[in-house]
Amino acid sequence: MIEAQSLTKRYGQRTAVDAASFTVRPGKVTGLLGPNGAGKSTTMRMIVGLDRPTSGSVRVNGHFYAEHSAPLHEVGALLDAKAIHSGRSAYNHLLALGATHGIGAARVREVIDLTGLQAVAGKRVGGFSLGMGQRLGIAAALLGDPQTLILDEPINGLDPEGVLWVRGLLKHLAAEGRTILLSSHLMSEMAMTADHIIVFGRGRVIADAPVADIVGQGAVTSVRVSSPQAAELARLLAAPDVQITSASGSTLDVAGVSAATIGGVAASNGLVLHELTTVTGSLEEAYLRLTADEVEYHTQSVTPEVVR
Ligand SMILES: Nc1ncnc2c1ncn2[C@@H]1O[C@H](COP(=O)(O)OP(=O)(O)OP(=O)(O)O)[C@@H](O)[C@H]1O
Repeated sequence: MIEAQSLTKRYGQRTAVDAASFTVRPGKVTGLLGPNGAGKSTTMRMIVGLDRPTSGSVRVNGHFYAEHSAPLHEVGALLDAKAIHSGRSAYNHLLALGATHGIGAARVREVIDLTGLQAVAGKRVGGFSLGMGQRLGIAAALLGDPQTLILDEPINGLDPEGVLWVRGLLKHLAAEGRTILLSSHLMSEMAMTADHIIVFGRGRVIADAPVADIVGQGAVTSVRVSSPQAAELARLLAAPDVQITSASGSTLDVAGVSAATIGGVAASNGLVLHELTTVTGSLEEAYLRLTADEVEYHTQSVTPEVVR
């Protein structure tokens, strides 16, 4: 369990984290989302004692990080996989890390097997690819068999098999009753992995809810219909509370009426349908709506003039 109360971090004039209060509960995968610079990494660093809060507090398993006598057994963290530039082998790196906590070779071999690093365990860490570095960072986080795991962008640089593996691993660890907090900018992956989402915007918590609630909030459900007689179908469906936009000549996006009703109208008028799909909102759409006013670094839209 991670409990933050009015957690605040200022760097000079800059407020990176602004009175954030939230609880990350055991038995679930909780995703931390937010635009660049929203304060996610700073929050994670404060959780594991790498940064001191300017005010407020954060406890892990009921205690401040510094109060834990054997922190590797309490909380495992992957904060910056690229930070390891060691001449040591992966095996020796993990062994050295474990030595501070009396963790021996048997557990090191276990986490090497678990993270699929067997083939490269004897190789110099400095020469690792981004994906291998991520796996090693996850191995290090798991070394103390901790109750709580904090992973900043754990799938960054992983190949599809690696992404699938991380997803399965995190779900498995949560099912064992552990507390899992991860950040990622990949919304589709977050939607598949996380049970609960906390969204940061400019250092503040702007949403804290189950994934389904976040996706459901204000999500527009529409129906995509494709028909060679789309124009005629559009005329038949027209009503004050029905919005129809045409994606192409034969495709309609219809809001305000169910797929079943549209299918019924088409059938009773002898119209041919090639597609009839209910389109529900995605986490990405919900996230973009939530953070629309919170994004500090706006991108310029790419128009042909800009490209040229
Ligand atoms: N050591 C530091 N000194 C000064 N400012 C900092 C420091 N660390 C972070 N910041 C600032 O605090 C704010 C929050 O940064 P943070 O890295 O926590 O955001 P983030 O949500 O993790 O962003 P990203 O998605 O880009 O990783 C940013 O404006 C950043 O510039």
